[in-house]
Formats: sequence, C-alpha cells, structure tokens
Amino acid sequence: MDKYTLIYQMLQIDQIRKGKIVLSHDARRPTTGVEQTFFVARSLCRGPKWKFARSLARSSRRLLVWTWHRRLLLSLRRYSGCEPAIANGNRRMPSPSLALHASRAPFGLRFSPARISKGPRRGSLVLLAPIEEFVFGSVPMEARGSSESPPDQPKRGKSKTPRKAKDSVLKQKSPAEFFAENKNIAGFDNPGKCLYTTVRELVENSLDSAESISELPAVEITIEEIGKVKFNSMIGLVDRERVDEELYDDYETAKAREKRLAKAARNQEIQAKNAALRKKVKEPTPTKGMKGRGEASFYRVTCKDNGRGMPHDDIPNMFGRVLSGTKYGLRQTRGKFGLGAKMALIWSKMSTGLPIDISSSMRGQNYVSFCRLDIDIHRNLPHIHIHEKQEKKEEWHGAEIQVVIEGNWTTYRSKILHYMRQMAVITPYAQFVFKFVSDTSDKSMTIKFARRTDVMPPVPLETKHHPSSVDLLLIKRLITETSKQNLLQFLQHEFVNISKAHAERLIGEMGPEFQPKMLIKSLTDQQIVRIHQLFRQAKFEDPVGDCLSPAGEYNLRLGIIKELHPDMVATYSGSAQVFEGHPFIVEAGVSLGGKDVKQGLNVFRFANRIPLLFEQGADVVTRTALKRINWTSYKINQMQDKIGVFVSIVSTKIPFKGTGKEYIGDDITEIATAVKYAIQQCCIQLKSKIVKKMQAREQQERKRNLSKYVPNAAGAVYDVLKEMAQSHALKRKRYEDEDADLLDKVSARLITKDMLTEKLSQHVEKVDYEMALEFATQRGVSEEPREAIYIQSLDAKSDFIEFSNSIFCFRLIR
Ligand SMILES: Nc1ncnc2c1ncn2[C@@H]1O[C@H](COP(=O)(O)OP(=O)(O)OP(=O)(O)O)[C@@H](O)[C@H]1O
Repeated sequence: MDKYTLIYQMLQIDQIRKGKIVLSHDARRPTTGVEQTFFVARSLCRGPKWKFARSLARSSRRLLVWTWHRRLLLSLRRYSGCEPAIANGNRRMPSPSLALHASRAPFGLRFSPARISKGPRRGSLVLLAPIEEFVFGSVPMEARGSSESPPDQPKRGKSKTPRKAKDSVLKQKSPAEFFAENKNIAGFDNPGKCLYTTVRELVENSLDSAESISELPAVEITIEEIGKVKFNSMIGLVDRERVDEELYDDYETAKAREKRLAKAARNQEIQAKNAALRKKVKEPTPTKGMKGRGEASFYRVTCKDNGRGMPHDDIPNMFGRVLSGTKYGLRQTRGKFGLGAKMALIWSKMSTGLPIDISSSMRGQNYVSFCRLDIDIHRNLPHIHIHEKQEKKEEWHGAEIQVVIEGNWTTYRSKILHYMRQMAVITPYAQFVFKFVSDTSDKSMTIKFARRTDVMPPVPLETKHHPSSVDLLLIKRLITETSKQNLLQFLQHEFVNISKAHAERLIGEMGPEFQPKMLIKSLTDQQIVRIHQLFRQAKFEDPVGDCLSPAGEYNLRLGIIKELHPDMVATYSGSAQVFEGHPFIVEAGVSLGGKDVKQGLNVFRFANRIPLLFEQGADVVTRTALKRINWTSYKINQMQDKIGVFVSIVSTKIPFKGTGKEYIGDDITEIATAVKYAIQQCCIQLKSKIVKKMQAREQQERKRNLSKYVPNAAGAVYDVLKEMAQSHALKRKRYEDEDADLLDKVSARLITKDMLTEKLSQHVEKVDYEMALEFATQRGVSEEPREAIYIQSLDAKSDFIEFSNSIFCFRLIR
C-alpha cells in the first residue's frame, strides 16, 4: 500500500470527516476557493497509520501535533527532528478546541471549532498535516479510485465556467527542484566543475565550522576515484559486456579509427616541432572515439574537520532541505545561501543516486551522530535512511561528510589544486591534507598544506541592520520578530547607528501620528512605508567594521611569501567602508617575481576568505588591476614583470553575481574605488622599494666601473708624478713642503704605481661600504617590520622545519 492510498483511506473514514478542519495557506489573507480539507485522525498509535504518522513527522517541518500522551509526543519529536514545529504538545490542554486555537497562529491554520465540538477523545492523537502533504490534487488517480471525487473537497460555488484542476497550466516547483534543474547557477555546470564545487563547498563549511569555535582548522579532503566496475558493484548493478558495439556513441569504423590515429600522429609531430622551436604548445583537442560521453567517472569525496559539529536533530534539515542553514544572519561567513552541501547531495542523487553520509560530534557529546540521507527533490525534504547515535571511540569534535558523485578529475585537477593552494594563502592558520586516491598509483597524491601561523582572525560578530540598507519587507520582518514594545526602543535597538536622541529626532520627523511610545506592532502599512522613506533619505553614520574579520595584513603577507616566494611584496589593509549599508574591508597585496608566476598580471581574488577562480574577466579586481592602475608610474612593467595582485574583500554581504560565488561584479562604485586604492597603496610601497633597488644597482655599477679604471687611473697619476719628480730634481725647485716631499718619495721609489693602485682600490671599497651602510640603515628601519616566526611542531615523517623570509631561509634539523 503506498502512501497516497493510505492517505486516501484515512480521508474516507467517517470519524475523520466529522473532525474536519479547513486549512488555508495564509490565515490572515484567506483566499476563498483554495481551501483544502485536512483531517483529524484518531488512534494513530498502532499499525500502518502510526508508521505513516511517524514518516510524516520525519519529513515535515510544518507538522502540528497535539496529544494527551506525552510519551507519544516525545517519540514523534524524536522522529521529526524539528522541534519548533511541535506546538502545545507536552502541556495538558483544557480543551481540544483551545489546543487547536493555540496552534493557529504560527502556521496559518483556520478551523471550524463547531465542527469539532466534541473533540478527540482522551488518548487519541490529533495530527494536523502540513498543507503540501494533503492537497487532494497530489493524490494519484489510481489511488483514489477511478471516478470518485474526493469526499470532503470544499464546494466552489456555481461558477459559469467551472475550471477543472486538470485544465490549469499553473505549476509549482520546490526550491530543490529549481536548483536541480538550474544547477549551473550554483556552480554545478558539468561533471568536472561539480567535483570542484563539491570540494569547495565542503571545505568552506569545514572552515566556517572550526572558526566559529575559534579552533585552528585542520581539514582533510579525500577524493577517491571509483572505477565503473566498483561503482556498479556498490549500487548492486551487474556489469554487462557490450554486445552490439555499433549502438554506442564511441563506436568507430576501422576507417575512422585509421583517420583519427593519423591525425593524432600529425598533431604530435607538430607539437614536437613547436616544442623544439620553443613555441607555445597548444593543448591537444580531445578526439572523439577515445572516450565516449557515456563513460562517466565516479568519485567519493570525503571532508573531515575539527569544527563545531552539528546538533543531532538538525542534521537532516541541514543537508536535506534546500535553503536551510545557520548562516543567514548579518555576519561575515563563507557560506550564506544554505545551498552548497545540498547541491552536492542533489548532484549525487542526479549522477549516482547514492545518499550522503554525515558523521558529527560536538564538544562535550559522548556519541557520534550518524546520518545517511538523500533528498526528496519534489518536496524539498530530507529522506532519511539512517539517523542514529553511535558510540564515540576517540576524542573528536567536528564533522565528516562523504558523498559519491560523478566528476572529472582529469580536466579539473589543476583547478582543484589551485583552489587548495589559494586557500592555503588566505588561511595560513589552517592545515589542509589533500588526498587523491586512485587504483593507478601514479595518479594518487597527497599534498599537505602545513599551518604556518596560529594567529587566527577573530570570530566575526553578528551585527544589526544599518537603517540605509533595509527594505520594506525587512522592516516588517523586524517588527514581527522584535521583542521591543514601542517605536523608540525598536529604532534604538534593532538598527546600528541610531542612538536614543537620534531615534527621537527621527520619530519627530516622521510626522504627528508617530509617537515614541506607540506600540510597534500597531504600525499600519502606510506608517511602515513612511519609516522606510525616511531611512532612505536621512543621513546615518557609516557602520563600523568591527563585526568583520579580515584575514589581516600579516596573514596575507605570510600566505603570499609562503606560496609564491616573491622577490618583493607589499600589503595594505584598508579601513572599513560601506556599500548599501553593509560594511566591507578591502585588503591587498602586490608581489613581484616568485615561483609559478607568469609574466604580466596574475590576479588572485578572495571574498570572505574564499578564493575565487572562475569568471575572472568580469570581476571587479581583475578589471581594476587591468584598466585602472597605471603600473608604469610605479616603475612596474605590466607586460614583463611577474606581478601578483592579491585582493581580499570581507563583508557582511558580498555582492556575488549568482549563487555559485564565482565573482563580484564591477558595478558597485564603493567597492571598485576601495579596491583601486588598496592596490595603489601597495604599489606606492613597492615603488619606493624598486627605486631603492635601482639606486643600489646603480651604486654597484659605479663601484664596478671605478674598480675597472683603478689600474689605468693609478698608472696615469703615477706617470704624471714621475715626470714632475724628474723635472723637480733637474730644474729650479718649483714645489715646496708636502708636494716636494711627495715628489722626493716618488724619485726614491718609496711611492710606486702598485701602491697607488692599492690605495685607490681601498678608497673605492670604503666609499661603497659607507654608502651601503647608509642605505641599509635607512631601509632596514623604515620598511621591514619585525615579524614573528612560526615554528610548527615536527611530525613523524619529517625531521626538519624550514622557515623562510625574503632575505633568508633557515632549516632547523632535529
Ligand atoms: N562541516 C560542517 N560542520 C558544521 N556544520 C555544517 C558543516 N557543513 C554544513 N554545516 C551546516 O549545514 C548548514 C548548511 O550548509 P550549506 O553548505 O548547505 O549552506 P551554507 O554553508 O549555510 O551556505 P552556502 O550555500 O552559501 O554554502 C550550514 O549552515 C551549517 O550550519
């Protein structure tokens, strides 16, 4: 018996008809004609009905339960995992109608008390099902019986042109369905990108989680390649040999094969020639026939962290309900939309059909929560396979997520590694272990991005809305949710930068019908619009950025030096600025030279400490670096120097284009200006370094030139002296005192040519040394602040630690 048949049978029961309750989608604005009939079911405690109630409880958040039985309620609560949805259950209600009345407000229920005047008997369970569960239209025809119409469907009146449900073209989609169909907007474009985005979403959740409890993050990511045979055996599918080869996409005739191989050989030849001539070697275009589009590759992605973990009961909704998360407030976090992990699950469901496994344990918990679930795409609900508490065998807190998806390691390998490397740049206080495991051992790899500092940015704080950033809807929501009673308190406590005196002035400005003591819940729609209008026009102080947590100049600099080993680096951290009422901070670093950096501009972008790798061309940072910075004025050659531009933006709201978090558009003037200023500040620092370096080079050149001419100059001087000495000895004495002494010494060969050469060389050395000393004193004091050096602990595998600086590199050996 399927679920719908069961529902239908329940609806047929007479008692249920008696206890009919009418529900509408919105109690405040009931729409006549769209009401549906729901039921009060009795004695659900045993048998299939109880089972059904239990599964309903598991999968629904909008379930209301009222019962005399506390035990029954508790077990339902355990199954549902959605505590707030259960109302009034554990209190003895004076009368059933009152219980229903109490449950009316939060879920928009309407009911007819007269119809349930008797109410359910003591000991019975009243189940008010969620609206979307019991719409008659969703009951399949075969479950209803062929010609019967639903018994309690409300009468719709005698319309002249009655519109049957089947004529309607109107359809609804659940958010899960929407994102499954448009997965590219969340960064799940193709199997390769899906693998990349899955890794990214899991890593970012891990970092958010560890940072939220001020724990230095340690994240382990494993991608395990699963061959087709192994995958088939995992899902219990028998591997079948091909029988009819011609049926397949990758089938090619002998002639086509010959042609393809000849073409590949020609390409190889051209490439070898180009390589010999040092010309740019083009990536070979994949030729059809080698791998058909049907030959998918599967990967098990596992991400383990040492973060906060998740409450046992919340896990199903966190991973199985699109647009649910804990990061919706006004706070700087990597995650924002409540979508990423669910998209990984949706993709796994779409590509492999396998569920996601979640293990989690929180500090102080003596068990590990294990949950295996997939998602009901059409209803946007978690579909739980296992949800249990397991014995905790080791001391650990955090989460481990495992998902099996289709992917493409070959094409996205470099992107994934790039991402990890950039993540290590912006998060040098985290430790990442990245593993790729394959059956072919030469493909397998383990990369450890070691922790380089334990200076961690402070935990970002949740802040309140800035008056200039709120819209009408938000003001209404704040009014509904506020605990403040009157308008004055509301303005003063629900927004930043409104003091009591300021709030009083604002209320005065709103008009005579506004009073500081007026009840906030009594505001009319028009009055709310007036408040909104005033918020838009009035002047408010900018929000301060103390709720933000930028990476910090120190971490940014450390990350750049650690990963790129540049010849020169300059960093800058701007003060907090604001766009649309949201504070933001821009930090930048510009480096010259280094390993793995190509000639010209190399742009590295970070937003809320996430590396952004795609859509580079349209991003505000790239466009600023390319178009708005005059590099030559800072003595930097844009085409030939190896320039690294690092820009990190943090904010309570990053204006990403799309939910894939791939780039920030160039259309927000405040951000564009701040980015330009930060890069320019780095360039100014670099310019003075470059100028000094050029001066040092010139000085070295001068010394080299002087030293080169010392022998000739000494020879010439000596010849002149010799001639003067001869004429001084022969003719009338023209020179006296010191000069005469000198000439006498020359004649007596006490001063020789070699002696002059030596003295001149010594002089050049001395002058050079003095100049170098002066240069070093100036530079050393004014430019290079002392940096603390982080020495990490040795692990079992290596018995030395290296730490390097732009000037030196130490290797400490055990
Ligand atoms: N490793 C983890 N540790 C602790 N909690 C986690 C972890 N992964 C996910 N969560 C919880 O699950 C919720 C949903 O995660 P999900 O990735 O779907 O969305 P998000 O991170 O909130 O936003 P975004 O879609 O922008 O990434 C998170 O808000 C978080 O509370």
